[in-house]
Amino acid sequence: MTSKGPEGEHPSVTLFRKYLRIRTVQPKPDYGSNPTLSSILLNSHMDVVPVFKEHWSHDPFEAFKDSEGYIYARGAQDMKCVSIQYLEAVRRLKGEGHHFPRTIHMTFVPDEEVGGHQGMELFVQQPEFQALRAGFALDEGLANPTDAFTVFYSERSPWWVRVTSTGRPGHGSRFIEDTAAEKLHKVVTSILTFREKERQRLQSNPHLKEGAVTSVNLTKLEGGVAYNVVPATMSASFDFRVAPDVDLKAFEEQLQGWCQAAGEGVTFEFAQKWTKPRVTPTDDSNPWWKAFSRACKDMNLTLEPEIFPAATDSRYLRAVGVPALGFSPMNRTPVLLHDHDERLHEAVFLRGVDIYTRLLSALASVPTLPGDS
Ligand code: MET
Ligand SMILES: [Zn+2]
Ligand SMILES: [Zn+2]
Repeated sequence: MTSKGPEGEHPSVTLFRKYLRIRTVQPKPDYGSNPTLSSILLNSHMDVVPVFKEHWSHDPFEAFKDSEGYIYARGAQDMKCVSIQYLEAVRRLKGEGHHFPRTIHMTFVPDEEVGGHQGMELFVQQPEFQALRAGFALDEGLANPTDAFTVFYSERSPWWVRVTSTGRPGHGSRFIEDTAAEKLHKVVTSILTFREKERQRLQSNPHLKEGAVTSVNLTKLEGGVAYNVVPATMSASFDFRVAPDVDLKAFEEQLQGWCQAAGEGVTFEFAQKWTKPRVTPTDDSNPWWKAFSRACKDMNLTLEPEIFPAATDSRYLRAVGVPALGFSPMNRTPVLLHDHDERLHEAVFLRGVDIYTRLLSALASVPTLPGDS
């Protein structure tokens, strides 16, 4: 026996009745959708970052829910919550029989956490991506500890730089001239001085948010073989996050300058180098922003537009001309992505489903735009 619907109705009958409610009446039939319009793309990545299990209160892959309703798991914020919220919002809209002019697509991509090179970077170049005809995309954002929700309209460019210094080797007891370590020390000092300048600039201006200045951290030091052997080569690795308003050519020249000033034999190479920062407009000239922000206003949500301090797959979408907003509907929630005890309260998660339901209705109903063929 086939299962019955909530009122004991056969599901085939429920579907039949839903179909009957679509007003496909001539001479102006409403077929419910317009596939010639560009679509809405809901993106999320499936991968998560590693854990230090010993620092977790609960197994990070058990999705333990405590008595207060907090769900502990790697990916609870970044970003498995969003993937399921998209699915649940779409399921709800379909269940309620809604039809929108624009198609909604969902992508679940791999490898975001290692740069997206085998994920979104590759996908946006494929004919399958073109076939989606995405006009606008939503992707991940960050939690906000206050009552407000943060929305990201741009992001900093990741530049992962390894500086290699070569110099004269020799016995560890001697005052050897021109060592790799001395020169590397100079570069490290130049870069950390720059870091401090940017840190002060952020700290002294309450209007500046983290994403608006350039950050850098020294993340790796390599080289050396023994206490008493001066090595011929040493390296330092840096994670730069370059603000979107920085002149990238001038910035690279600055890097070059710091290396040159340290002496002969100091070079640098990139492990990641993003050079196409883009900004999605957050004013009413952008119909997607207009729809997004109005829907939030209707729900009484306070939005805080910011530049994403790290990197997401949005950068690949924006770079191929798809405006994108980074939004993970988590307010009153500490930012715990990549942290120990990453967690999300179930009520915040469920409210996120409500929020997406309203947002998707608004976005998929944006009327025909000049770019729509
Ligand atoms: C530069 S690859 C991006 C990986 C990760 N999302 C980060 O921002 O660190
Ligand atoms: Zn993420
Ligand atoms: Zn992440």
